[in-house]
Amino acid sequence: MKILSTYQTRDLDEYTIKNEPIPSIDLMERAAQAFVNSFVLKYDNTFKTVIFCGIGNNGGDGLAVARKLHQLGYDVQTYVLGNSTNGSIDFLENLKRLQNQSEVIKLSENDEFHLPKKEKSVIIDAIFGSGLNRPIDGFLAIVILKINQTGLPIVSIDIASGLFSDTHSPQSAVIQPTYTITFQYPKLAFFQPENEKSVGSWEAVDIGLSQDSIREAKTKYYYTSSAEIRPLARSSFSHKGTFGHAFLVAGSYGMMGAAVLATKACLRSGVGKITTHVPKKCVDILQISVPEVIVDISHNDYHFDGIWNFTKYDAVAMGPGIGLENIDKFEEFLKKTPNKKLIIDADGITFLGQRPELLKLLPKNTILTPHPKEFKSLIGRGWENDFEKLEILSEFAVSKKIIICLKGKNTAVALPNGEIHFNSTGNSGMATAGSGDVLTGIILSFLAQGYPPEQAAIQGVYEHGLAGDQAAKNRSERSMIASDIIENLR
Ligand SMILES: NC(=O)C1=CN([C@@H]2O[C@H](COP(=O)(O)OP(=O)(O)OC[C@H]3O[C@@H](n4cnc5c(N)ncnc54)[C@H](OP(=O)(O)O)[C@@H]3O)[C@@H](O)[C@H]2O)[C@@H](O)CC1
Ligand SMILES: [K+]
Repeated sequence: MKILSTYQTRDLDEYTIKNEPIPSIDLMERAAQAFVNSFVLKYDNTFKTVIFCGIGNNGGDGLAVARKLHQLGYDVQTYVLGNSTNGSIDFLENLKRLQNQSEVIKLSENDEFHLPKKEKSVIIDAIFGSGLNRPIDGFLAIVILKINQTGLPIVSIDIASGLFSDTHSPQSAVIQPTYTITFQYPKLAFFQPENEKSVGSWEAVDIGLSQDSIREAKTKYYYTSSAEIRPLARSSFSHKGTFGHAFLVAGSYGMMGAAVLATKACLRSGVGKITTHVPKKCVDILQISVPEVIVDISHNDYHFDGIWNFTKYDAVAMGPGIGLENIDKFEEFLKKTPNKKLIIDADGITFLGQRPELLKLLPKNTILTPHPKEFKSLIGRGWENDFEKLEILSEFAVSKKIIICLKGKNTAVALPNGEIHFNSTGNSGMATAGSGDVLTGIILSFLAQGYPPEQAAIQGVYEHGLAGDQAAKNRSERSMIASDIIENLR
């Protein structure tokens, strides 16, 4: 699914109005109805509903929502903030329609207002939407602060008031919603950790913007939904050779869990065979834990000490739990991989951070799976905010011609063509030891089976999160562990 900018959404809006064709007031009606359809599933009409509206089209949406909820028997209290005579055309029309049915309270500077105290109340935020063009200050900032302090659930229409859709939001007044119901597509702001409190949970509702126009819109940002996930077909005439032979370098004395988890995850994701390279004293642990594995035994008793021949494998993963003892052997390893499908994780990434000149040895489309701290060490610098981080991430993937899965909530997969794909699955229970090793195993499996590297990365991240979500359902986010993710791979 594409993530489009405010300007692009405005164009889509205009295109839809002109070509469907549909009058803009009716498009607003459709948007308000889509919002209401979702809202009523969360808060029924036993909730007192207080709606704060600005005087632009986001406020217009709020007024239309107020009318619709009133008609559904909700106890609705509507505030309009600012001088309503300066409102947008569709705002004014919806003001008229609402005033025929229900009271509207106009608030301007220095007016007293009382926020609901009733426990069973919900606030709807329709002060600003995508038209925000500067930080909010003065009277409106005070209102926002007071709304946030009520402790009541808040549902934002389209986007939290005060939050910029496509750029970093400075520290100023921003609504902190429980839930955002956004129109058509998520905004780029929703995927930035710095905005966690200004987004809450979110959902995108279809308001029927032109599909032709959406197809043509160019963007580098995408959101991976189930519709984009297409597993390779498995022929009934297949044998284990059909699904590739993966090679994994993982584990060291005391860190064998990483090798076990990545190996198991690789097998559970459909690979034909896997050979895992481990130090001599670690063989029993691996072979007892995963009888299906073929073991390639290192000369060294305890840690990674170089690999001699891996030409026959379809894809190679390197790094989980290998330790940081032997960077020269890591360099030697990279020199032997010019045409390999390769994924590098964990200690392998730390090596690359220590010796950035080794990055040029990576084959095109190599997949790296850093978490933010590892990514910082890889690029040798930090960032001011999450939007800058995204720019750096995209530029790095383009300049090095590699794929980077920057792990976190909505893991961002950056491709060599500059695109960034945000993941839609996963939960906080996956922030647990070994979870990254499982991801490496899954992506390795997909690479060995012949998925193109971009798809292996995007789909690997997606399936990892999906299995994590199932694990959280079966247990809980708190108690799930990395092995549970593997058990829920399907
Ligand atoms: N696109 C679509 O497909 C559809 C969109 N729809 C809805 O329209 C919403 C966008 O509406 P919108 O463009 O009227 O902007 P909105 O956010 O209401 O702001 C209004 C005005 O406020 C001003 N202003 C800005 N910042 C300010 C500040 N800090 N402090 C004070 N004032 C400030 C600024 O005017 P200015 O002061 O610059 O003249 C701005 O123009 C969108 O989020 C969605 O809900 C749906 O109805 C249908 C389909
Ligand atoms: K809003």
